[in-house]
Amino acid sequence: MDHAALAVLAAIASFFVVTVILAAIILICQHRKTTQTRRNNQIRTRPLRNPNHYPTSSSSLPVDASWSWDPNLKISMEELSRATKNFSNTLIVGDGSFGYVYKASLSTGATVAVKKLSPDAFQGFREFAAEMETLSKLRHHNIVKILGYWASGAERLLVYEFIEKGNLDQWLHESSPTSSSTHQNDEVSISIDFIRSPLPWETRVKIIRGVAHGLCYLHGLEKPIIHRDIKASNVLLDSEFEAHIADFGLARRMDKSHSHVSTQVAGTIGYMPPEYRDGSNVANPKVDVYSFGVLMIETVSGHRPNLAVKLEGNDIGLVNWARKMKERNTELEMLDGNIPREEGLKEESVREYVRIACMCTGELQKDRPEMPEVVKLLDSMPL
Ligand SMILES: Nc1ncnc2c1ncn2[C@@H]1O[C@H](COP(=O)(O)OP(=O)(O)OP(=O)(O)O)[C@@H](O)[C@H]1O
Repeated sequence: MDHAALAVLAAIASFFVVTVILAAIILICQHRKTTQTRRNNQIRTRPLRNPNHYPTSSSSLPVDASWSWDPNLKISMEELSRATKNFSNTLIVGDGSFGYVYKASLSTGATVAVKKLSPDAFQGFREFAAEMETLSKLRHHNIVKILGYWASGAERLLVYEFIEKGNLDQWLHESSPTSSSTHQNDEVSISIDFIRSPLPWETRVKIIRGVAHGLCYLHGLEKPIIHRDIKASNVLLDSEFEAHIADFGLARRMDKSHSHVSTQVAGTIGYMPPEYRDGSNVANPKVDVYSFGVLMIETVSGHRPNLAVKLEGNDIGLVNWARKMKERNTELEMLDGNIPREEGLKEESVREYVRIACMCTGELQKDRPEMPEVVKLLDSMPL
């Protein structure tokens, strides 16, 4: 082969090598771009996945300054990784604004729920501090128990007792006698190993009574705690359908000497009281009473609080609808069509329930009862 031919071959070979290198560079760049876009979407999808959720401002970050929590509650990352099979998607049981919740088995044999706050959820750090601080001191069978935590660098994990049957929102809005065992959201499948069939009337009342008892406990503490985010997805149900109030990320503790606490508006649209609409930035127990009343109406009717209900062809808010139905003595028409109609569903039971719900959702705070009175009324209502 002469020199000219060799030169041509060398040029072709160099051309191929350069092309391959260029192609590889382009592929790597594209991959990075896709990964970055996915990550950015994730940052955005967390808050957007719950567009009705109004968290508090993230202006201050009480992270490392407040690591004085009980060191006995600290659980190592190795243990949590092992217990969740390295945070396997197959063990995800919940998806909140600030991260996923996994079902996990600790080496002690205990089954627990592990909430892993997304490191990009700056706001989540505040929630973590608030939740840890508040929950670790509470003891009541209608309040979810916190068992431990892990915090290091940007990693924040909370460990709770595992509440088997998921949240009330799923039971109210994703039930059918043939419910499938997984629920697909935009990113993962959430596994459940039971069938959700529509809740009977007595079970709905039992759940509502449990929430009322839990709230009564919180408001009755020496320094009352206002939950500020009472809603169906924050009510977890155990195997006996006993309610456990969860998610204390927005909770505020009141000083004994004060009747309220000044804070940023927070909560979830549909459950927030009318005074927030008027610009009030104070929270007191009556805020929870209102959200609880909305939860009662949602539980009896199966209507989501943030969606309008049709009444005589007009769209009307859930609370106004309940009030109108009560005024017209048509409370029975409010009943969720999925409620199994066993013989003996007492009319007076539904009427009294709706009456209590309407009291709790009074427009003015002074018209709403306090939780001890609500508990008394609910415990003595006919079933
Ligand atoms: N202790 C637990 N046991 C079993 N499941 C749980 C537990 N804690 C949370 N979950 C599940 O994970 C879901 C997400 O919980 P999380 O508190 O993170 O968010 P959320 O309250 O549903 O949403 P948001 O953060 O928007 O208010 C819950 O709705 C519930 O289904």
